[in-house]
Formats: sequence, C-alpha cells, structure tokens
Amino acid sequence: MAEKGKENGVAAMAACYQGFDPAAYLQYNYTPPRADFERTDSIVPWKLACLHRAFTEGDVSGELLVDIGSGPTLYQVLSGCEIFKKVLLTDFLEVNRQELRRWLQGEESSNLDWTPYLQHVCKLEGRRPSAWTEKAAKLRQVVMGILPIDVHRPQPLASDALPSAGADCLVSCFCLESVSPDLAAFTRALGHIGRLLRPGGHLLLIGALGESCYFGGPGVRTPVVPLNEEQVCASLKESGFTLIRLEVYTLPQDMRVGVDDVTGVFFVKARKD
Ligand SMILES: Nc1ncnc2c1ncn2[C@@H]1O[C@@H](CSCCNC[C@@H]2Cc3ccc([N+](=O)[O-])cc3CN2)[C@@H](O)[C@H]1O
Repeated sequence: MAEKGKENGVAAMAACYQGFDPAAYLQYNYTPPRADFERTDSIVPWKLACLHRAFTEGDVSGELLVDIGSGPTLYQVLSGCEIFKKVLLTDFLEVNRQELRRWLQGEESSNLDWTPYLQHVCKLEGRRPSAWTEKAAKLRQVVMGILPIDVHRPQPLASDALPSAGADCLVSCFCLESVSPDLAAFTRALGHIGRLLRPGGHLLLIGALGESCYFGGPGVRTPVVPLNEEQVCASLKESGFTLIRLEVYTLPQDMRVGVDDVTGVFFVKARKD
C-alpha cells in the first residue's frame, strides 16, 4: 500500500477517536451483562480469568509491565500489578489518560467503580474479597506513569519512556484491531509494540473477533478491522512472536447489546522471539 494510503487510513482512524466518550464506553462494556460477576459466562470474568492464569502460571517475570492502549480501563493490570514492580499505562487520548489519573489519584469522580473487579481478582488469587483495598493500594503504588502512545508509529512511545532493554511484559486489550484501518496496519502495529518488548518477554493480547464497528460514545460509530483466529495467529508470527496459547470466547446472544457487532473475543499469550 502506498505510503500516502497508509497515512490517510491511520489519520482517518485518529479522527474517529475525537468523539470517544470514556464514560459511555465504560457503561457499554464494563457494566452488566458484559461485566456480571455472578455469571460464569459473562465476558469480563472470562477475561480476568485468562489474565490471572497467564500472569500467575510461573513463566511471566521481570520488572516492567506496559499496558498498550489502556483506554479508560484498569482491569487488564489487576493481576499483573502483583507480579511487576513497575507498570506503565498508555493511551492515545488525553480524556482516557485523565480517566485513569482520576482513579489512581483516589478521586471519587472516576466514571466506573472498580471495586467489584478488584474483589473478583482477589477471589481468583485465593484472597478474601475484602483484600480489594490492599490490591487497590498495590496498583496505585506500582503504576509509574500514564503515557501518550500511538501504535502506528514505529516508535509508539517517547524515546525515553522505557529502559533500553525494553519492557518485560506487554498487555493490550481491544486496542490494535480498533485503531487499524486494515489487517496490514494491524500487523504493522503489532510489530511496532513488539519492539517495546525485550526478547523472551511476554505479550498478553485480548481482542475482538469478527468486529467491524463499535460505538465509542453515543452516535460515535468507529470502524474496526474484522479479525479471525487464523489472521491473529498469522500476524503474531509475522511480527516476531511465538504463540503459547490462544483461547476464544463466543458471545452468547444476551452479550450482544448493540454497542458493537463483535462475535467473539480472543486471548493470546505469546513470547517475543
Ligand atoms: N493510534 C493509536 N495508538 C494507540 N491507542 C489508540 C490509537 N488510536 C486510538 N487508541 C486508543 O485505543 C482505544 C482502545 S478502546 C477500543 C475499543 N475496542 C472495541 C470495543 C471494545 C470491547 C470491549 C469489551 C467487549 N466485550 O465483548 O466485552 C467487546 C469490545 C469490542 N468493542 C481507545 O482507548 C483509544 O484512545
């Protein structure tokens, strides 16, 4: 694809994000039924179980965990914050970085109560749910910063953001496929974030399958590159990752709530070659 074509596609995606509404997005995706901790078939408990297992099964280690395209959510680092001494959160939009800052600074004005999430992950760790306050304190202690990022840049973060050896682990949830105009851009972005990771480091990637669009706010219809499992695996291989595990969640009918046309969710654990 000509350079101009690539730049136009990426610029068009960036324009789509100018209307992104963190509060609405959280309401659409991070409240029941998609976040129902009483239901074993709800999406959020499935994601938290995948992340808990991946972080705690013994092969993931190091000092620095970086969350790529955090959006306004914290669930993706609730297990990792017990393993890594340093966590960096990142997002393209200031409104999302601001949303994360509000919670991390203990302000009451954040748009979602993360308590049920903290309690659920404590339960997965075999701790009493009341230990959620300790987990919240731990997360606030290990988060070193909330940085701007653009996964379409060969260097997605500021040059001084990471140690020269790179991060020890990356986590990224529902970002790459939602910000890429096509599969080639998705694969390039995967390569760009891969360069932030040290060789042998782990990537934990959660994303949408079969999604062509979602609402990032009332009336904010945002295109998504529809992916299938084979394309995800091929992109990982092409970007220098070795797949360790792929798990897939198929949305039950009542999880299809009209905020997107996603049919499934993938969880990938991979290692950088
Ligand atoms: N160039 C860029 N580089 C990095 N980040 C960027 C860039 N542009 C925008 N961003 C940043 O990336 C964005 C991440 S939020 C993207 C939403 N993904 C789709 C949505 C999510 C979702 C959630 C849950 C479930 N479910 O089934 O439970 C399904 C789905 C499927 N629909 C946003 O934070 C933006 O600020």
